[in-house]
Amino acid sequence: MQNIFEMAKKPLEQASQILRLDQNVSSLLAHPERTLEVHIPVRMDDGRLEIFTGYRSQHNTALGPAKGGIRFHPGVTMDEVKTLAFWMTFKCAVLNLPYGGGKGGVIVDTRKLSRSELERLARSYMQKIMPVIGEHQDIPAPDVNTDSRMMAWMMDEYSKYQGYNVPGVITGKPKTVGGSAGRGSATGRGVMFCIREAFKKMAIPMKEATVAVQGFGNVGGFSAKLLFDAGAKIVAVSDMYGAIYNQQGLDPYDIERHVKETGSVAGYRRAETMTNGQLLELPVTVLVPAALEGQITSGNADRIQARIIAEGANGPVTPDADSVLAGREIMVIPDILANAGGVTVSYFEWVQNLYRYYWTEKEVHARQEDMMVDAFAKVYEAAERYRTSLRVGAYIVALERLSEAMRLRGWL
Ligand SMILES: NC(=O)C1=CN([C@@H]2O[C@H](COP(=O)(O)OP(=O)(O)OC[C@H]3O[C@@H](n4cnc5c(N)ncnc54)[C@H](O)[C@@H]3O)[C@@H](O)[C@H]2O)C=CC1
Ligand SMILES: O=C(O)CCC(=O)C(=O)O
Repeated sequence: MQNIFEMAKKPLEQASQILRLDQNVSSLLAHPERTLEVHIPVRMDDGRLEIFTGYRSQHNTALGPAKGGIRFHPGVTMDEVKTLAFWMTFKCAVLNLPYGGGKGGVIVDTRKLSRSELERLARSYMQKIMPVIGEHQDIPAPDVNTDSRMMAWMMDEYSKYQGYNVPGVITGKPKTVGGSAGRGSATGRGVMFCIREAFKKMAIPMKEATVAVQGFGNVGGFSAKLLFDAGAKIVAVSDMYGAIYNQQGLDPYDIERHVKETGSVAGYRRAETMTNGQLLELPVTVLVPAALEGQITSGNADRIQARIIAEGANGPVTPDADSVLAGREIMVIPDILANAGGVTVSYFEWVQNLYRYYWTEKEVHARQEDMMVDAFAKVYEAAERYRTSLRVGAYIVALERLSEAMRLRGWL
């Protein structure tokens, strides 16, 4: 199988060719500026010392400080973190945010750690990456298996070393310690806005739409709830333990209660059971893959029956699958647009932290909606103008900004 970072560069190459950009642009963007590997000693509850491995990658900072989440997962690799940082560069540029791309990760199965072991790991990871982090240098945020509580620990650890409170060093914090209203639901809300805009283009009424969501964490859970609130019928959801399906429709709020009690969507009584693979192939209006990379590949792309795929996750559709889906006229709303709501509200959080002046939830939602509707329109227009996919359209929008910034700064 092709290396994930090599695969991720494909739309960059396609967009560069369409724009006839100087080869130096894609050469510069083909490598991260910096990738740090750290080894993190953590004292476990039984007295043992365990050494965890982690990374922080800063892909490109032409438009501003690096920005991107931190993932805690057993499958984390340096290549994965570099790829996730690469996607952040383009995502921030599509939304016209004053940021570059960054991402972090730690190889760990968080289910095997106690609460205090997890806290010690989060704090020690922050200590190790501290030399390259800062509110004007690189600003982390949550990603898979990291949450607002862990952002608070890491902000506290960083602030302790500076000797004063630095809320703007990390986003996705709880509100009491400088988090923004609306950050928790922001990524799912952005997924919903993009689907709504796509429906307008395709004349699909929200009330007639059926939706399947893979992954019921932060992104999948809020995507399902907000699409349900907007009137769509959620027919299937899943998590790492399995998928549930009901043709008559599911109530994601009731499923959330079940997940809080049992730890999984599996076993929910008002639904049939299916596999994650079957969920991806359901005949629905919209499929929202909101778990991990590489879910829709050349192995199953010809069996996908959704009219639209909205990439809640980063990289759920491989480039090979993209070609198959394009041939079958299935619209793919690319990750760097569809899931950009999270970093957009992270940007709002950072601005509020720097000013120490906080906005209402209503203001956050309205500003997020404006920025995402505008980004969707620009990407759609670029895709139409160059007769290409929304993914390549999004890379075109991003590359126009990135190449201009790199040229003006004298990097090219
Ligand atoms: N949290 C955020 O604000 C953002 C997250 N993303 C991306 O969205 C995706 C999900 O992230 P979060 O929701 O934050 O993570 P999370 O940790 O809150 O939830 C992940 C969900 O995916 C499920 N899952 C894991 N492996 C699975 C598998 N093999 N099959 C089916 N389900 C599986 C988990 O059980 C869980 O329900 C990731 O690709 C992440 O990079 C993108 C933008 C922002
Ligand atoms: O909120 C952020 O800063 C970054 C979120 C993130 O990691 C992502 O968009 O993939």
